[in-house]
Amino acid sequence: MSEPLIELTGITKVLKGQSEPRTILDGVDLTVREGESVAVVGRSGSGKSTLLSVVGLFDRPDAGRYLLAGQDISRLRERRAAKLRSSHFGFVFQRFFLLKHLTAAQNVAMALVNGQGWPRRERRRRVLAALDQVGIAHLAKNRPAKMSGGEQQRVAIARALVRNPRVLLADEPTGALDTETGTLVIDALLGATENGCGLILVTHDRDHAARMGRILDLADGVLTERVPA
Ligand SMILES: Nc1ncnc2c1ncn2[C@@H]1O[C@H](COP(=O)(O)OP(=O)(O)OP(=O)(O)O)[C@@H](O)[C@H]1O
Repeated sequence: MSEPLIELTGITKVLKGQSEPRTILDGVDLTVREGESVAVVGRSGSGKSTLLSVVGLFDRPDAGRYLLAGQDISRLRERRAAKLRSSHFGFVFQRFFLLKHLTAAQNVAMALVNGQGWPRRERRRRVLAALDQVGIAHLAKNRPAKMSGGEQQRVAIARALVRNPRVLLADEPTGALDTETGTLVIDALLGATENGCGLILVTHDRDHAARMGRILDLADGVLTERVPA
């Protein structure tokens, strides 16, 4: 069996605002292996984005154990978390967050700016390979305004893939797209798993969830695996 990339055990997250503390994640267990795709579904406000934030090291759990590629990272300083975030994770959101004045290739190259130290030619090769992987290498020189929503989201996926992440975290990546375009975006995300990348997809779309290897339901802070029909 392939190696576990993410192993969460008993992850708990409590929101302490002005009112009563609220438990958003209540002892969540989750394992995602290399090349595995997992859908997380649940009603609005059930904590799906919070779970992705914890997995992607934007947020810390209040309790529980987190192993990343076998390494215990339950307690981390922010500097180390930031390093692991950029070396291990790719993020895709509902909004594409592309820079309007840059071409598709330049937007993807932005993800390589921070200290990778590769020669220009190598950066170019990687950017084009990432665009090719999501089927839009021919749009490398186009600016976002000239692209459809689905094409723009695929640029965002290429930007997430260009650093060869171990895990892709996608939060409602098809939320702003029609069904047909959304399908192409899911194709692109699933394509990444063929190279061993793990994928966690938060979605409200049943058809997209059904294409993942497993479906997990988040309700009242508890994550349960849906048994295939
Ligand atoms: N920083 C915060 N401060 C206060 N409440 C928050 C904060 N972040 C999240 N919440 C609350 O925690 C709960 C879980 O939010 P989260 O965004 O994780 O849910 P979700 O399942 O992703 O929802 P949606 O499907 O609508 O995106 C919600 O009730 C939300 O209002």
